[in-house]
Amino acid sequence: MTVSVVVPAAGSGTRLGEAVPKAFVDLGGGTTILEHCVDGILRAGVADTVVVVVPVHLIDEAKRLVPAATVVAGGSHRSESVRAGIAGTDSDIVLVHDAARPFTPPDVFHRVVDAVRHGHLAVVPGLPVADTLKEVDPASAGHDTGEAVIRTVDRERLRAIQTPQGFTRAALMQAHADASGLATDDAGLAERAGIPVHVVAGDPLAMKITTPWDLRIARDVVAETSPAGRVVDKHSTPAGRVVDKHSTPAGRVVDERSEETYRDHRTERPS
Ligand SMILES: Nc1ccn([C@@H]2O[C@H](COP(=O)(O)OP(=O)(O)OP(=O)(O)O)[C@@H](O)[C@H]2O)c(=O)n1
Ligand SMILES: C[C@](O)(CO)[C@H](O)COP(=O)(O)O
Repeated sequence: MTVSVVVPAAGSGTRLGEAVPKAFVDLGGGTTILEHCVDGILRAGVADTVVVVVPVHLIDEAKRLVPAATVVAGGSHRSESVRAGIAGTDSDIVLVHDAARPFTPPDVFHRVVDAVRHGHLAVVPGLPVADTLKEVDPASAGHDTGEAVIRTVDRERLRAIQTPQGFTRAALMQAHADASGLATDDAGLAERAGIPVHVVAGDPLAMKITTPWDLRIARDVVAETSPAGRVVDKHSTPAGRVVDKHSTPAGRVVDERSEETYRDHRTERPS
C-alpha cells in the first residue's frame, strides 16, 4: 500500500504574528518551518509522495525550498487546503501533517501508518493532558471579571491531538466529501461522517508552532539539537563550530566562512 503525505502549509500564522506566513518563518540558520517539516517526513521514510499546500503567491518559493515535494495552492481554511492536497494524491493511505508541527519524530509517523495498515480507517496521534481542565461559560464573561466555571473535566479520558493524521484514501475522501466541511482537524470531519477514529501515542516533539512562545521554543529546539548542540546555519561546519552572523542564545561568536552546509547534516536535526 502506497502512502502520500499532504502538508497543509497555507495558513497565514495570524497568532504567530510574523512578517511572512508561518510555514516560511526561519527557525534558525535560514531553514524554514516548512523545510524542517518536509525533512522530517522524508526522514521517517513512510512517504511515497509528499504534497505541500501553500499560499498561491508562495508556490515558486515552496518549490525552491522543498524540491522533493509536489506544491499546490491552498484555500482560505485549513480544510480547503487539505482538500487541495488530497486532489494531488492517489495513494491507498493518506497522512495529513501540519507544516506547523515540524519536529514530529519518525516513530509517530510509523505508529500512524502501522495502525492504518492494520485496519483502522482513521488514526490520530494524541497525548494525555497534563493540566486540570475546566469548562467555563464564556457568556458569563464581563469586561474584566473572568468567567464562571461550569465543571471540571475528567482529563483521564482526554487526549491532545496532533498530526500526522492517517486515513485510508476512501475514508479521507468520505470525511471531506462535504466540501463545506470545516473542522480544526481531519479526524473531526471523519467523526462527523461516522468514521471511527483511533488514537495512538503522540510525542511532545510533535508540538504545534502557534504563538510567539511556541516559536521561541522551536528555535531553542533547533539550536540545541543541531550539530554539536550549537546554533548553525547553511554555512556551518560538521562540528557546528561556525554559526551564522547572528549571535546564538549563548552569545557565541559567529561568522559565515565555513564550507559545509547545514543541509548536509540534516540527519542530526530534530525534525
Ligand atoms: N487556510 C489554511 C489555514 C491553515 N493551514 C495550515 O494548517 C496548519 C494548522 O493551522 P494553524 O497552525 O492554525 O496555522 P494558521 O492558520 O496559519 O494559524 P493562525 O490561525 O494563527 O492564522 C498549518 O500548517 C497551516 O499552514 C492551511 O494549510 N491553510
Ligand atoms: C490539526 C491540528 O494540528 C491537530 O492538533 C489542530 O487541530 C489544528 O488546529 P488549529 O486551531 O487550526 O491550529
